[in-house]
Amino acid sequence: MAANGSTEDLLEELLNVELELQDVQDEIKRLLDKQEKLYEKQSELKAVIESYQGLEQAEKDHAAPQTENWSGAFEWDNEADDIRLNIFGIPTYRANQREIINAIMSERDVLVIMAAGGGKSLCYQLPAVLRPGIALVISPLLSLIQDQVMGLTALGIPASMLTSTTSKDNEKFVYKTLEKGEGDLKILYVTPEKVSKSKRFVSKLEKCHHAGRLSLISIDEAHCCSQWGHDFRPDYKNLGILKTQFPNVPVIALTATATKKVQLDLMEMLNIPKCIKFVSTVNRPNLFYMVREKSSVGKAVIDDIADFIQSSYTNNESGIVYCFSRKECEQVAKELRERGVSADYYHADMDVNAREKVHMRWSNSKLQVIVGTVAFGMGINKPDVRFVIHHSLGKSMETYYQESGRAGRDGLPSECLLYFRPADVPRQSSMVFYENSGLQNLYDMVQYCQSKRECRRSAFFKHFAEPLQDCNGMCDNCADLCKVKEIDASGHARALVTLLQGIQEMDQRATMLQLVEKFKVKNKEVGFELKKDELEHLVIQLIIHRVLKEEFSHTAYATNAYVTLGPLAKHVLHGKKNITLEVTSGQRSLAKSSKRSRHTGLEIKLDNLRKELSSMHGGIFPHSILSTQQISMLCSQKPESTEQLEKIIGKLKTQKYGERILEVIGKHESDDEQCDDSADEEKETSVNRNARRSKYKKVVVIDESSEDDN
Ligand SMILES: Nc1ncnc2c1ncn2[C@@H]1O[C@H](COP(=O)(O)OP(=O)(O)OP(=O)(O)O)[C@@H](O)[C@H]1O
Ligand SMILES: [Mg+2]
Repeated sequence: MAANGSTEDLLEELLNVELELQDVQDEIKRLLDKQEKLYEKQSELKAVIESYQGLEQAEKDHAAPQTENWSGAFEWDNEADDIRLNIFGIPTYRANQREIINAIMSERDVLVIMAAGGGKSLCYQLPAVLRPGIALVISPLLSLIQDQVMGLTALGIPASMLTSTTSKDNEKFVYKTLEKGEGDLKILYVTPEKVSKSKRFVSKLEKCHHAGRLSLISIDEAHCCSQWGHDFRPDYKNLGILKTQFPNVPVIALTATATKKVQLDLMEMLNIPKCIKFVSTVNRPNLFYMVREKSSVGKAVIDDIADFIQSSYTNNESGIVYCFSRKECEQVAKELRERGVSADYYHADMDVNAREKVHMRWSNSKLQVIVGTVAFGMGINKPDVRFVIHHSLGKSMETYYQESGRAGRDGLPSECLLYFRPADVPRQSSMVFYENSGLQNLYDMVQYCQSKRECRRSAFFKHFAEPLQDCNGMCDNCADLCKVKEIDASGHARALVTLLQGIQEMDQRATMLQLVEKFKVKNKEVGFELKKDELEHLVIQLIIHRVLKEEFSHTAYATNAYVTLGPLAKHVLHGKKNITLEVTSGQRSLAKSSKRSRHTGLEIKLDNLRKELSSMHGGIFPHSILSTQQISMLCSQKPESTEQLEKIIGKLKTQKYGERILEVIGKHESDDEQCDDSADEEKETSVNRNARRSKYKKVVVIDESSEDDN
């Protein structure tokens, strides 16, 4: 070969070959990474296609009945309309309600997927009143059952329950009614355990059915049947026997969220393969979603939350604050109280009675804010929750959708605010990393929080695989509340990766915060201009994009999360991957975020009236007397006679409370001649403003019912 060439030439050639080999190896590594990703995607797609094919097949098998026109005319239309308005006090149907009622009335099995607060209860309660006999409702929680029975009783609909709290007398009455049909009962609520564990109950139910008196079976919160859902309850698994035992009784299964996989699972488990499916959008157009930068100073976060509540919700409107831990709940509740907010905590470590008491005070609007952990969950039935604040991010988009969705179930404008800081990510990740897809679910949530441009709503549509819909400016990013610029952070990312590489080569480890600290010290001379919190955001961004990754190690007391190099670190080092970071410049404009309108004087008077009537009528919730939506209709239409009032709230409520309502409206109108509404409103807001100022002097507020808690 090059016998005459110098050794130097040969060495140079060797070096070139080695460099080229290195490049080839990098390329192979890159292609292998790509191959791995494509395999992953391939198997994901196959799984989705399989589930779609299964569903299509199931739909094809029963294609004919699906084509029926459920919004057409039916013989029960007039009677149904009469019950809707005059008993339930509901002026018009919401999307899909009428169609669902018609399908049930036509004795079909029905599966209903409708967002929280969409109005699922009416879909089975109205046919239960309309059809002869008794409707059986399965519901997972005692508190939900109690709320529903109380609400129905207030409407004069004979409803009962069989639970651990039912008295012997009451139980006797129910059993006798089931068996002999003597008592007055239209709707019976039970927990799933009753069906799977009480032979006595099932035998009475059989007798009721045998006599042709079982009108329908409703399975509420039906996602509890499926192990793929988020609240699996083993006793729900046995509910399929209901369809086997009572094949001709229509079954209606209802839930707020169910993926295609869960839907299929439900149909199979409940034995309703031929059911008519009604799927409504997951969109909650009345909810305003926003994310705020969370200060690293704990007290500043509470100041911000207290200010948010006190500047927007001056009339004691209800809200929830979700916290990460039990200790944090107690602390946040205490600090909110010190700032003049009527707040108390709720978590799983409390004694059941204490927890129930807090829930009751809040449901009756005697307590404004519940500060809870995720334990404050499915049993919340309060329709007029005006704001849900997350003090820290949750573990997935699914749980955030559920929790934030407890706001605005009455359809009126409400706000969902989440406080995010990167340091909260390792707290969550060290809890969820062992769960199936736990980290990926968390990172989807983190992506939602980090994004300063993408519509918050579209993140939900993508998550639930639904076509995008217009947000109508109902999230901070669409409302363009703060100026955002995108900066090229590839240089910073490269330096971070190099630093971490050095740390790992020395067999050391770093948490996210340690890495950021080291980076700041090391790069001071270089003059990198990113602030500490921006660097933290960058580390999180790199984790989401797999340039870095989290690793976990256990001590006797905790699980620690460390940051290490991820599969795509080399791409950043070799300049093959650009990293951008969204940073805010300029202050967030708060004025624009105030979507809520101030209450008028009449609204406040009617709100006070419903509270007064609720305490007079022994424990009925104020919202069962008049919903917030009914109050705003009364304020805009200002009825003067019983006939006019009946058109808004129906005959039953008019009969019960009409006189007082007309009196309040009449008095307000005559007062108004001297002092118009807007002046009234101004007076109200200035009173609130003064109250707020004094609250900032850290007055400790004792809320209405704290006395009886002692
Ligand atoms: N057509 C309607 N018009 C006005 N209000 C309605 C209508 N239908 C239901 N509502 C009210 O909406 C609120 C929520 O209804 P409901 O409790 O049935 O919701 P849901 O779909 O069961 O929600 P969740 O999934 O949270 O249980 C209730 O206050 C109810 O009275
Ligand atoms: Mg419900």
